[in-house]
Amino acid sequence: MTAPTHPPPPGLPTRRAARDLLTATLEQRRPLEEALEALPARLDPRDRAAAHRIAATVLRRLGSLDEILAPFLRKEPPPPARHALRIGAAELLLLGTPPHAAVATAVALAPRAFAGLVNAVLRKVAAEGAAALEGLDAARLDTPPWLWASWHAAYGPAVRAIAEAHRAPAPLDLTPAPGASPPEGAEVLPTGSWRLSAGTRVTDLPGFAEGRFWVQDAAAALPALLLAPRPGERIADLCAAPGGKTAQLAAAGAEVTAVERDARRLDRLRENLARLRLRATIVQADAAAWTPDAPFDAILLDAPCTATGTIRRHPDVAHAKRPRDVPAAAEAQARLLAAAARMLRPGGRLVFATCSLQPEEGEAHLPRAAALGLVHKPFLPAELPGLPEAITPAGCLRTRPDFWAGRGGMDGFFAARFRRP
Ligand SMILES: C[S@@+](CC[C@H](N)C(=O)[O-])C[C@H]1O[C@@H](n2cnc3c(N)ncnc32)[C@H](O)[C@@H]1O
Repeated sequence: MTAPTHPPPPGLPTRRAARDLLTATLEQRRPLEEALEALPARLDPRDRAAAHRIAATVLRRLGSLDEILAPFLRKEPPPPARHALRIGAAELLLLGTPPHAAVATAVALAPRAFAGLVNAVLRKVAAEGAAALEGLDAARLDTPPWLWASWHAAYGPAVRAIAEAHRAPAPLDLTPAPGASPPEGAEVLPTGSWRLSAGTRVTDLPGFAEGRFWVQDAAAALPALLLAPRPGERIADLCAAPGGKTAQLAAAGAEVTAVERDARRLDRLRENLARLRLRATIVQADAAAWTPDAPFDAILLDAPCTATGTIRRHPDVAHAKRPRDVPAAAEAQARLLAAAARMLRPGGRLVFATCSLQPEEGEAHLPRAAALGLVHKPFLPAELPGLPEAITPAGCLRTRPDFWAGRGGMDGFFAARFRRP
């Protein structure tokens, strides 16, 4: 006699997609954004959004979820069963899914040999309920130990506030085109960005198709703001895609040359500029090896980095990066900084920026810039309305996810300004 077959519980495609996102990010160390693009095209947009929400919640609270599951597991289950348990626990404790649905879908998701285990463990987790989360040191559990140690060394006790800021999804921040008015419900931030609540769909906002704004974290908008582009200036935007900073420079009236190595990301930059009706000269090249026809008045170098300042928006980053990635990124940044210094006219200015919280990718570049003959021109707190805490005593920009905590935080960014004598 064959066992009776049950129809799959509703919502299984969403959980399968969430599991695929966890497999891609945690086992293959692929970026979550890339894994989302690789999900089957037939997946309903609502299922895709729900899978993203589930996977992002698991990635944000991975340490806490594993801590709660630990007492019920005598040995490590294989990854597909582990992911089913994490998804089930996240739904039970953090996402408000009714217990029977959370358990049934996680059981259906698990490899058959582990269905009984997943069922038994999640029933126990469901019985304990959200109380299971109480008393856990979530900030610490949900932060990989090497990142905690590095932020503690750099920022002292603020490491806890940084880690806590990573727990909630980030709001939607927009940079307005000149003269545009904010959509209903947007908060206008002191630095000029507009802020809408997390989960707002940018394409649904009036003015999107007309190019009245673009998506850009409030902190990511600061390096171009601090470069203070002027109409008619020749400015290079090195490492430019997807083009948030190119758009800021072009909207200010500068003659922008956007240099980017990655062809696919350049397509996104072109699409963004077309929607915004902005123009830039686009060059596909390795900025560390490229030579311009003539030197520039100003350069914005938004260098590739470990992106540990963007964990609120990209919770996969916390798990994808390794300590050895930091010196590798810093070395690539040093090469780009040296190339940028050669492209600058005498008297020209350069803003170097990274979206990393690691000082090796920020403050540590100051002596290198000096060795290249660049003169550090400190930022003044008055240049940054409403955010004086982001200017360090040395005159660098250093934003952190716990800044503007009551308003929804911001990405961690570093920037420094130099002048070529
Ligand atoms: C932090 S992102 C830039 C974000 C962009 N400035 C913006 O505001 O939208 C870094 C970019 O640098 C590009 N990149 C990395 N190494 C590069 C190189 N050697 N030359 C040119 N582009 C590079 C990456 O492909 C990526 O698009």
